[in-house]
Amino acid sequence: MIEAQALTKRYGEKLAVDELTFTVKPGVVTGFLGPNGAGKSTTIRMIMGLDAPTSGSVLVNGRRYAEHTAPLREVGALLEARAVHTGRSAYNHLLALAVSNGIPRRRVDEVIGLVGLEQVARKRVGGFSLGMGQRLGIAAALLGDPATLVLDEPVNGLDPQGILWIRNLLRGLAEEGRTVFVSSHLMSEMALTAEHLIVVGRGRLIADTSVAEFIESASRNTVRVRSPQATRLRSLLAGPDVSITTQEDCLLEVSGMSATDIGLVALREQLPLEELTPIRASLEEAFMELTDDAVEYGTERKAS
Ligand SMILES: Nc1ncnc2c1ncn2[C@@H]1O[C@H](COP(=O)(O)OP(=O)(O)OP(=O)(O)O)[C@@H](O)[C@H]1O
Repeated sequence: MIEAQALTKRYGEKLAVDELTFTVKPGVVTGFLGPNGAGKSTTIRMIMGLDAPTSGSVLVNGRRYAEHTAPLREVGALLEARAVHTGRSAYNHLLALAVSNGIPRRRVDEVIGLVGLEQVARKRVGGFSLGMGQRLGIAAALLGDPATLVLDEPVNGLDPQGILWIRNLLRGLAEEGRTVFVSSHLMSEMALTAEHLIVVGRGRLIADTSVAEFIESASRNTVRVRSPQATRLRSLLAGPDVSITTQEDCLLEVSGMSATDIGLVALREQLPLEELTPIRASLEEAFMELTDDAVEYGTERKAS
């Protein structure tokens, strides 16, 4: 469980995280979503005790990170991917981590198996691909068998196979009853991976909702109807909660009525239909709309 309470981080003039209050519960994958610069990495660093809040607090499994006597056994993290340049093998890298944290040696073999690195465990980490590096990072996060996992943009730069692997792994870890908190700036990715969403923009909380609710609110509930008898159909569909616009002679856009109900009216009146299409805003569109005012217009934007 992760509990943030009015969590705030200021860097000089810059308010990177602004009074964030949320709870990440065990048993489901929770997506931490927001445009670039929204404050996700800063929040994650504070969860992991790598940065101190300016005010407010964040607890992992009931305590601040620094208050845990064996933090690796409480919370495992995969922080933003960075190049690993090391002459050590994956096995030795994990073994060193295990030994310095009082974790038994056999756990190293277990996590290597869990992430599927058996074939390359004795090879130098310096020669690993990005995907292998991510697997190693996840193995390190799992080393202490923690109840809580925090992953910062774990699918960045991965191929579709690697993305699918991480997605299934995270779901499996949540099903075991762990708290899984995973950041991304891609709504489409989170819709496939997470069950719950915490959305931030400019350091502030924008939404704390289930993915299902988000998708529901994202759909515009408009239906495109094409019929050679559009005018007659229009008069039959008209009602207090229904709004209809005529796009072309034979084409209507109907809001406030389902495609099924429109189809039934047409059937009853024996009106031919050439098209009956529910139109949904894409998740990415809905996410952009939600965070529109919250996108950080940094130097890159100004330059373009
Ligand atoms: N050490 C720092 N000093 C000054 N400003 C910082 C520092 N770290 C982050 N910031 C600023 O705080 C804001 C939030 O950054 P953060 O990296 O947490 O966002 P993010 O949501 O993780 O974005 P991204 O997806 O780009 O990593 C940004 O404006 C960033 O420039």
